[in-house]
Amino acid sequence: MTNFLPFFIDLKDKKIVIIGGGNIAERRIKRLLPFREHISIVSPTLTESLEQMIQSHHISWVKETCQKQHLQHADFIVIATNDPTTNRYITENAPASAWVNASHQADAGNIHFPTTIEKGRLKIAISTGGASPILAKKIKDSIEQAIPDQYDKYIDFLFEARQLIKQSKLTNIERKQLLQELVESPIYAHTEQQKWLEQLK
Ligand SMILES: C[C@@]1(CC(=O)O)C2=NC(=C\c3[nH]c(c(CCC(=O)O)c3CC(=O)O)Cc3[nH]c(c(CC(=O)O)c3CCC(=O)O)/C=C3\N/C(=C\2)[C@@H](CCC(=O)O)[C@]3(C)CC(=O)O)/[C@H]1CCC(=O)O
Ligand SMILES: NC(=O)c1ccc[n+]([C@@H]2O[C@H](COP(=O)([O-])OP(=O)(O)OC[C@H]3O[C@@H](n4cnc5c(N)ncnc54)[C@H](O)[C@@H]3O)[C@@H](O)[C@H]2O)c1
Repeated sequence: MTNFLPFFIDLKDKKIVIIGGGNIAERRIKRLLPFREHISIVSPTLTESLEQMIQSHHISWVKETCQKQHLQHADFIVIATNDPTTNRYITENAPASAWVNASHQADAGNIHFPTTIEKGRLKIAISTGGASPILAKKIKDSIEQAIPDQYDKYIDFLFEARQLIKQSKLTNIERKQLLQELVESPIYAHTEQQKWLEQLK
C-alpha cells in the first residue's frame, strides 16, 4: 500500500486539467474552484451544471476525447472518465512530475481528495487512504459537531494575537506562555479580544 503524506497546498499558477465531464468531474471542479479559477476540462460531454459553470468561471472546455497533448505541462490531473481504457492511458502517459488524482482507483494516482472541514483559517482534512470515503464522512460529521461556532472568529483573533506577540519584545518563554494561555482560556467575546490585542500594541 502506498503511504500518502497529508499536506496543504497552494494551487496558484498551477495548470489543472480534468479529464471527463460527468458527476465526479463536477464534484472535483466545485472543490478546486475556490482555490484556482483557471481549470481545463477535456471531455466530449459536460453535465448541465458544468456547462453553466464554464460560462461564469475561467474554465476552458476542450471538447475532445483525451489525447497525450492534453496531459503535457499539466501540474495536476484529475482522471474522471467512465472509460477504463482512457483512465489507464492517462495514468501511463501523465508527466512524471504531475499530481494525478485517479478517482476510479485510489492507488493508480499519487494524490487523494480528502473530505474536509473548513472554518475560516481552520482546515481539517480526513482520509481513509481509499478504504472507506463513507467512514471519512462519518468522522467529519462527528468532528464538526465538536467544533464551537465561535471558532472562526476566535482563530482569526489567535492569528492577530500571535502576529503581535511575534513582533513584541517579550522573551521566548513569555511568548510561549501567552500563546498557551490564549488556547487554555479562550476569549470568544469580540470586545474582550479587542481589549487583549490593544494591550499588546
Ligand atoms: C472525500 C470524498 C471527496 C469527493 O470525492 O468529493 C472522496 N470520496 C467521497 C465519496 C464517495 N466516493 C465513492 C462513494 C461510493 C461508496 C464507496 O464506493 O465507498 C462515496 C460516497 C458518496 O458519494 O456519498 C466511490 C469511490 N471513491 C473512490 C473510489 C475508487 C477506489 O476506491 O479505488 C470509488 C469507487 C468508484 C466506483 O465505484 O467506480 C476513491 C476515492 N474517494 C475519495 C474521496 C478518495 C479517498 C478518501 C478516503 O479514503 O477517505 C479516493 C481514494 C480518491 C479520490 O477520488 O481522491 C467523498 C467523501 C464524502 C464526503 O465528504 O461527502
Ligand atoms: N472518487 C470517487 O469518489 C468516485 C465516486 C464514484 C465514481 N467514481 C469513478 O469516477 C469515474 C467517473 O464517474 P462519473 O460518475 O463522473 O461518470 P459519468 O458517466 O457521469 O461521466 C463520465 C465522463 O467521462 C467522459 N469521457 C468518456 N470517455 C472519455 C475520454 N476518452 N476522454 C475524455 N472524457 C471522456 C464522458 O463524456 C463523461 O463526461 C468512474 O471511473 C467512476 O468509477 C469515483
